[in-house]
Amino acid sequence: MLKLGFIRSSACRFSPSIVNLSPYPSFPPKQAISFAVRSQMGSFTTLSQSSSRLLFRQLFEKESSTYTYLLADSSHPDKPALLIDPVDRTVDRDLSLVRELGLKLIYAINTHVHADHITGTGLIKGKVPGLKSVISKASGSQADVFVEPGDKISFGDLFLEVRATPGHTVGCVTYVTGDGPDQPQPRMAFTGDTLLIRGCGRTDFQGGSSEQLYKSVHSQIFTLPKETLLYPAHDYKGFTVTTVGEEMVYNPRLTKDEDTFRSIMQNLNLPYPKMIDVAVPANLVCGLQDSKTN
Ligand SMILES: N[C@@H](CCC(=O)N[C@@H](CSS)C(=O)NCC(=O)O)C(=O)O
Repeated sequence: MLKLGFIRSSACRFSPSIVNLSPYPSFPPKQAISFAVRSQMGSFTTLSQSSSRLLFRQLFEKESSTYTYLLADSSHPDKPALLIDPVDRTVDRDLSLVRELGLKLIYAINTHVHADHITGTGLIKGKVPGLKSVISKASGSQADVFVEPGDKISFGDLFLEVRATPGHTVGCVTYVTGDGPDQPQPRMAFTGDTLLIRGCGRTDFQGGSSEQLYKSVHSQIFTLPKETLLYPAHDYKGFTVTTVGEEMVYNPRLTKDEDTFRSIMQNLNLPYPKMIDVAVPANLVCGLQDSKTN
């Protein structure tokens, strides 16, 4: 299904066609195990992933209420793994879990340049030889690999698709698990700060735009199957996961028409994140402001 590919250097531009970023050869496909997801009026099923090969962990950093996600292909002999949105404070916890589970961490990926905490990507690169940092080209940040909409990030026989979802920042992307017979069902989307559970990212700094965010969610997230599991980069109320179907009905901002949405976003009156002046410059260089090894 996937073309064999190669790791491109940070100077390279990705073609918009299928790109396999995996350093591993293809593995014979297994039969997919899919579960029926029943959804009745007002009732939404949030099954955990049902792929026999996906190992998935949702990890929490409590100071910034950030979720980091660990995904691995547990059926591949090397158990290749990636982390989405690691935080500097919890790098040791995350790497010790990776070791305990016998995984080979190959990518540290960010959904965007965070404003409220420092990414763990740079620290992880210093501790895991060969690991590549990944972020969108549109983010303007440094990394080993720059992705663009439509690119695929492979780990073993699993992959994530890149969808551009600007609005919270210009470079925000959502990573969506693959659409294929051996990929997790239901699909899973890692929305960063674009879509939060019953909310969305603010749009009042870093090139944010409520018009863009509204369009991103409606064209790139709400068009996914309704049972798609949505995993945000933050939650401030104790929620962990939602679905497309649930947010299309209950999201108090994104269910409104665009004018009402714009007005809601203009009147959020949120204080700036406490760490913004430190976090943004650091995250533009992979979280390592004083190092050339980012
Ligand atoms: N109080 C926190 C920052 C809270 C905040 O602004 N969260 C952002 C995502 S992190 S930049 C956001 O978009 N929130 C939307 C919302 O409706 O809460 C801090 O000082 O770090």
